[in-house]
Amino acid sequence: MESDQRSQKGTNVGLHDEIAYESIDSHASPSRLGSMDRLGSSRLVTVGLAYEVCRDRGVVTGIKDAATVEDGTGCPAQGERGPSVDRAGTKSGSSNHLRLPALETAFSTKTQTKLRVSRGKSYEGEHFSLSWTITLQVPIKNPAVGESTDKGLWSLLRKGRSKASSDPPRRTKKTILDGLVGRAEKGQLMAVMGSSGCGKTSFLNCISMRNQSFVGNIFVNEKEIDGRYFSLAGFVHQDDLFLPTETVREHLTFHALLRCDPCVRKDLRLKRVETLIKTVNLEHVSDSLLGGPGSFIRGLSGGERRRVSFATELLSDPVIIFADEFTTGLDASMAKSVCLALRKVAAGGRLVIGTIHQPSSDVFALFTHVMLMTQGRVIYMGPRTALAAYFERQGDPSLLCPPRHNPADFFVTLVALHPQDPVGSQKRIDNLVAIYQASPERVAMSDWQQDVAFPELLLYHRSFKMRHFQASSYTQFRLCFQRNVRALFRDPMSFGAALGSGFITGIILGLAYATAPNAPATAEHVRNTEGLFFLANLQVFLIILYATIMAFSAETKVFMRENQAGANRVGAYYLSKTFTGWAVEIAMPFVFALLVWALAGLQRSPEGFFIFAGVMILNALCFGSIGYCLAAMTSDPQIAMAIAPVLVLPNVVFSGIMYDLSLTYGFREFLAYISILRYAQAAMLINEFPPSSTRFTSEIPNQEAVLEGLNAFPLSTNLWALASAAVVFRIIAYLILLLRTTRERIVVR
Ligand SMILES: Nc1ncnc2c1ncn2[C@@H]1O[C@H](COP(=O)(O)OP(=O)(O)OP(=O)(O)O)[C@@H](O)[C@H]1O
Repeated sequence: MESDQRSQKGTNVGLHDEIAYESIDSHASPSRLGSMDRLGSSRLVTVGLAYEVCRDRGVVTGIKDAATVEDGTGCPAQGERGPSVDRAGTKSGSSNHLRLPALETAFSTKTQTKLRVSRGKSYEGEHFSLSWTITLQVPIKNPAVGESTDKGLWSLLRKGRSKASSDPPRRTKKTILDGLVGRAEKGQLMAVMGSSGCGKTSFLNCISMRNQSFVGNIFVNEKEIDGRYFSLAGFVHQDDLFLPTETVREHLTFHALLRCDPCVRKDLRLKRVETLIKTVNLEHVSDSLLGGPGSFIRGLSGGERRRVSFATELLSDPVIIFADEFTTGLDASMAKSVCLALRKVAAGGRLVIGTIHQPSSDVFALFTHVMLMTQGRVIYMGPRTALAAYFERQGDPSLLCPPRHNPADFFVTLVALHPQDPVGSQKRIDNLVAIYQASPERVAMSDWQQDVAFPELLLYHRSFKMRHFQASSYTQFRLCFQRNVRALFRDPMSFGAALGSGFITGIILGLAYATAPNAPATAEHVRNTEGLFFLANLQVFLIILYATIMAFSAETKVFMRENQAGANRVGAYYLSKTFTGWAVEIAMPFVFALLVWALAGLQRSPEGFFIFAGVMILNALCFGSIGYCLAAMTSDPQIAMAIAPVLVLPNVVFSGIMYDLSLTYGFREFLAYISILRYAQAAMLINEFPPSSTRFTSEIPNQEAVLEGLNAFPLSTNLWALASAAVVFRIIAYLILLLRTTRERIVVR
């Protein structure tokens, strides 16, 4: 009994705290763990390892396997990477976890061992709080200067004068969040409410450290946070971005294998996926494709997609969950079911903070706490049940929510600025803000500040690394590759459409230029062959360019989100994408080349065919790479498609068919050198009419006559040029993606 009480007694341990357990019973070997269950035990979730420390009369006696520790939801508890246990008593680095075999050794020694446990998370029975002070200002154009109607010379003269005079600066600062101070604890489901534009999303971005440009700080258990904060927190975005070709189970498994702590065994991660599917009520769609907007797959409903988003974040077992507009786009019953799931999650020992537009009264009743905002300031923060009483206390009848009225609607409307009465409503807002600032609720919110270790850090400029990649690059590559292969078979737009298009256009082009094989090289035949090659190259180039843009653009957004969440690195993802992309970039031009070669009566020799098909494939690889560049740059297929003609045109003009390349000089010569179609065209003609060909006639006596106006290089040079362009553009696309992930690491809205 006594030991049971000891086991339930929580200890207040912060993010950085280390507990030094000394005097470990040196005889407590893992073989005796069974009997230790009867002794008092307290749960510890350490950095990278979850295990129980068993105590007998306050003395640590042993450690139990991570695999047996459950966090109360039937799932194994998991921790973040970071400093861990060290036999010598010193803190070890993130890559140096002391794993169970090492612990066993430590416990089997006869000498006394000093054990330090650095804790990444607090759990059941333990105290956990999140506190913040946030002021956010963003630079904007000074309205006084921006609204100037000065035009032309006068404007220029004024600009020149303003440098030397005391004119207002052209840029000023707009306060988005004005000195927000607050505190939330585990077990709470907090709704951040307020009218549109009051700063809800900005607040969530700051408190989750996705926007690090605010002045102030975030504290966990009154200690300033560090980079490990990102492992404690999950962020559910307003829009649900998934690969449409994955099933719910496949998607969650993918994230479980990439984002969970590597110390947690694979079977436990898979078990966690199954538990979460049940927790968020997705059993009935667990094997359905996710689909989504813009995809031909209908997929899941909006509410189900929301719940998949929550489950994805819950996989890594975060202590805090931030959810932006988590009921937007859902009907009342869906919104309620999502909130019920969140309430369950919060009750399981987590803190959930979510922004929400006017919720229904049913949904509102599910929140434990409310933060009411307006114009970047707080009007009320505290328990939901005390909200009405708080306004009642002010003694103003206009602040009382009428009976049978949705309180969420009432209070959000109360604190909004009304365009029909801007002065009156602004006065009421200012008054309510002042009342809250002086209220005991506000004072209680800032009590914790006295305990803060480094108050001077309120102006601290932080720069945390957001991503923590848990899985190795190889695992990331393997899982991405498997996912891409599944997408190839399930998404006819990426593979089937390109292949089908190549098949049909190959037949059309082949029949249009059909002649007897190995026809004599008359002027007419050579002209037709030039036209055929030009159109064949153009056709392959357009099919592959557009197929790549369509397939890769949409996926880039999903990848960026996954990269931010720490699922996969740019290199692993991009390499897997390149490998699977080859299926289209090789199969399509090969089928196309085979049909054209067979129907159009080109040179009948195995070597002739393979070089012809090889050039087609290299051409496809080049334009596939260019497609990757455009998609990586924009992430929007429409913008990428709009930019594509800029690349198409010079290639077409300087292919050697539209313009005599022997006459180019200067800038035109440069464009001719970088025209990919030019090299493909020359390579095909050289292959079709080799110097030793017996097909030359008096009109076209030799290869030089065929290549006239092309300013052609030898065959091998053309092939090398094509291969090099494919590699260079592929590397450029990689660098663009790398740059974007680095720049978008910190989201500033
Ligand atoms: N980077 C920025 N530059 C300029 N203004 C900004 C920036 N970020 C936010 N704002 C402004 O700050 C205000 C609050 O924006 P925010 O998106 O946080 O509001 P919100 O309450 O989430 O609105 P909604 O409910 O409509 O999504 C808005 O007026 C917005 O235009």
